Amino acid sequence: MDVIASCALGIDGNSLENPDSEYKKYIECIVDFSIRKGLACLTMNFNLWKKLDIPYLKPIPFVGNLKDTVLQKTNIGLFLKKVYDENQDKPYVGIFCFDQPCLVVVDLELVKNILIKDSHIFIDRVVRADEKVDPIMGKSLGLLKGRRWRHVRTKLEPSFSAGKTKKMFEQVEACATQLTRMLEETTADGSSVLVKDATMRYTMDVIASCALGIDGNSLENPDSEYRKYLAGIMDFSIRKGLASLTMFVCPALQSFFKLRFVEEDTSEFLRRLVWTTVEYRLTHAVYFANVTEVRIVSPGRKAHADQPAAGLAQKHGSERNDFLDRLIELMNQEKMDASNGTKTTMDSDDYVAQVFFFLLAGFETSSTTLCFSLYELALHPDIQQRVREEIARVLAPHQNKLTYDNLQELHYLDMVVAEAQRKYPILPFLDRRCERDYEIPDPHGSGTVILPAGTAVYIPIIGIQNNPKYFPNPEHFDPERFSKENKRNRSNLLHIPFGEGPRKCIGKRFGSMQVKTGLVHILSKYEVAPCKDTPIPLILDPKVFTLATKDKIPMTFIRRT
Ligand code: HEM
Repeated sequence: MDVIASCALGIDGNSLENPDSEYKKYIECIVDFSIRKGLACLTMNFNLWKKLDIPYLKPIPFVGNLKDTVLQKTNIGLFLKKVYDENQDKPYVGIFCFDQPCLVVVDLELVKNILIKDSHIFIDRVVRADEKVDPIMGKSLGLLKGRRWRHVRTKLEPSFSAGKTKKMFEQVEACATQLTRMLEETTADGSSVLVKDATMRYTMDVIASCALGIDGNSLENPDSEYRKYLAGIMDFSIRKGLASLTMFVCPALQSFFKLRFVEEDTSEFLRRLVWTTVEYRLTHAVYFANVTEVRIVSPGRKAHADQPAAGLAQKHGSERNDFLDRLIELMNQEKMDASNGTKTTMDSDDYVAQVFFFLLAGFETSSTTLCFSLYELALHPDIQQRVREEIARVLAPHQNKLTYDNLQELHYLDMVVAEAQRKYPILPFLDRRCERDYEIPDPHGSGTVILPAGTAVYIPIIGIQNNPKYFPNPEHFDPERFSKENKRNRSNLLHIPFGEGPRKCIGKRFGSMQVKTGLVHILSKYEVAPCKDTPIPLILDPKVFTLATKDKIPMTFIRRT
């Protein structure tokens, strides 16, 4: 105490000589964490909604309103749906995620303002990972903030254009062919298929091929190293469940408890995977007509010498056109900017982080969408048959060959996938943080209130898409809801499984392509049906922040002749 008094304040604290000094009394009082003081600290923000006269759920210390979510009795998406369902008479409702005040939006006009009209004020997500604790997650596009996000998004956007997506179709189709080959082997002795497992292996291989140009080999070899690490990312232990919950609702706790979403061995594996592939491409240099040199420094590895590539590129003259090509272009451009004196922001982990996020966002979302679609088709054989007839009709003039262009003509299939995504939005809520004070309509309709800068807002997609006011009998699976006419007669914001506004899913086109390609291949060869072990209804996993089932969903696949 005396050292601090002397060095911080230049005073003689005098506590050694006089145990009753005034200084000692006050310092002891500050550090005396009585239960009362601890509670006051944890509940400090609990009066915000009351002060603003905004309706709110009564919180309890430490967890706020997240008791059931922290105890992993429900997941955050289903909790937000409950709040949304129970507050239909209000435009929004305040909740507390731990001690943080957050707003759950109910009114559709406000949803539109947040996601589109005033998106410049709500450009950041709440979700955040401490870059020191979890660099690969923290630096990924999905979690980047402000200017850093805009910089990376602008550079990566062209990789997801219709033209670039079309160029990747062949790779996706090759994986779909491999998927049906794997199904053939599994079902040869009459065994049922674990659908969640099969669709995951398919989308993992697609994304390995299209993000990194490698053969993930998880369809043929379920024990491949690639599959082990990637499956591990979405394998939710209790600790991982807590890491993802705090990442979404209270990032400060994640830093404090050093909770990581991507474990260190997985981070190392990803670094090795990315840099070995980049190195291979540069030393073989078949791909980059416009890349002249790249210097890569991966943590834990020695720096590679700058490698001239242009000459060889001319020699071979081909491009692979996958996401890694775009990242290498970005690296090169950053390097040129740096040599021109422009400040650059990306380090080696920034590139690994983007690949990681494509893998994460690309395989889990698409495999689960494919899995839920197959599940509903199995329960609705009439709808399944109609999809199959459409596939046969559209493919017939093309020697039964699926192409990127005729995939776009499968309108009924599109309606089926849209309905599966309505009922089961894989990311059940959107999160945004307001950058500055923001005026919203008063909850009682009499004026406006100011939402303080930094407040988190949640848009419960799953609540909106399962609201009987917008989709009567929401539990019922009915693709007709997505007929042209029905779509014309309602707001686009009632169906947002890929999000909306400038921060919407960058991989929407690619994700839809891989889901539909998988479905066409499966349904052309198999009739899918529930078996005795198929869970009806599905039980959702409370530990996972996405919408995922606890079971692997066994189903029967009957080979069509
Ligand atoms: C059926 C498949 C998919 C679904 C349902 C889906 C859904 C979503 C949703 C809901 C968001 C948040 C949007 C928002 O906040 O408004 C998102 C963001 C994102 N998705 Fe997807 N996604 C899918 C496939 C993919 C694929 C295949 C990729 C990449 C290869 C991808 C990459 C991303 C990225 C990078 C973001 C963050 C964008 C940003 O913050 O700028 N997604 N996705």
